[in-house]
Amino acid sequence: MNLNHKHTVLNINNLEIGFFSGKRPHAVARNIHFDLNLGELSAVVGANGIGKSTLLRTLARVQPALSGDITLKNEPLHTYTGIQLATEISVVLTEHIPAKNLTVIELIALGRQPYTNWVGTLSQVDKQKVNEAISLIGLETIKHKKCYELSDGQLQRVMIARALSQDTSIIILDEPTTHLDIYHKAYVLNLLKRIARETEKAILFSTHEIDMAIQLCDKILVLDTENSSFGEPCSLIEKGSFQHLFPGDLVSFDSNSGTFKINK
Ligand SMILES: Nc1ncnc2c1ncn2[C@@H]1O[C@H](COP(=O)(O)OP(=O)(O)OP(=O)(O)O)[C@@H](O)[C@H]1O
Repeated sequence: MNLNHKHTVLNINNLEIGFFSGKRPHAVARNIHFDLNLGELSAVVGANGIGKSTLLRTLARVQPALSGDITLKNEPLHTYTGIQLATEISVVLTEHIPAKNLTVIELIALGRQPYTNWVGTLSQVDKQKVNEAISLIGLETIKHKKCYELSDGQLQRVMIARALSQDTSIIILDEPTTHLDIYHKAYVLNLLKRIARETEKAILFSTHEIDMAIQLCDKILVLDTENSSFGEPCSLIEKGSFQHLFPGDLVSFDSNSGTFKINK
């Protein structure tokens, strides 16, 4: 495989994702092709049940691919050890908060686990990475609060800070804006864009906020069972990639405004 683009960290080629029931593979989506580049924010969009979470779990190696190639920094994903992978890809599955009785700073410090010794003692570098994440996300005022005391929006930001402290080149987030009001959705997505730019990371997240993804993301993967498309939002709009995302009886995509409208 030739990764010509100097900033490409993850390359997905002819990927088929799905589940095994017994030994029989059950495909959810196939023919998936895309790249993630450093400094870019990318979104995965698609209808309910199309396979967004399945794709993100496959990229994070939480579940195996059915077929195809996932290449991380020019090496096949499956050749990485667990610890190596944890220093390259961090994953935020917001429905799964590890331990809400931890304080914010303790939860963020969990991101340093791949680097700490077996007793989990934090080095000066570990502490510095935790403090950098706290300041980048603006969590100074709540860093000693218990996680169960936080609002959903604050918790989302803490989980992003934990991923940041893990100091990986790739961050993957499954629906990081669920439960947030429109202001905080925009806040979190802007924050992710700023982190991707300022810390030169490749960030990929799944979302149902397609309008916002179109406005904010560098690239979008429109996931479909057979014919996914990937590219810059404006070129996807030109190609009509959003037109057939949903059945046309209730909503349709307005390519002039880049938004979905309810059919009246
Ligand atoms: N553990 C599992 N075993 C078998 N099939 C599963 C499993 N988890 C999910 N699926 C199926 O895989 C398909 C894709 O599910 P997935 O959760 O990836 O979709 P999604 O696009 O993230 O959906 P949503 O937008 O509703 O969150 C669905 O048909 C779902 O029923």
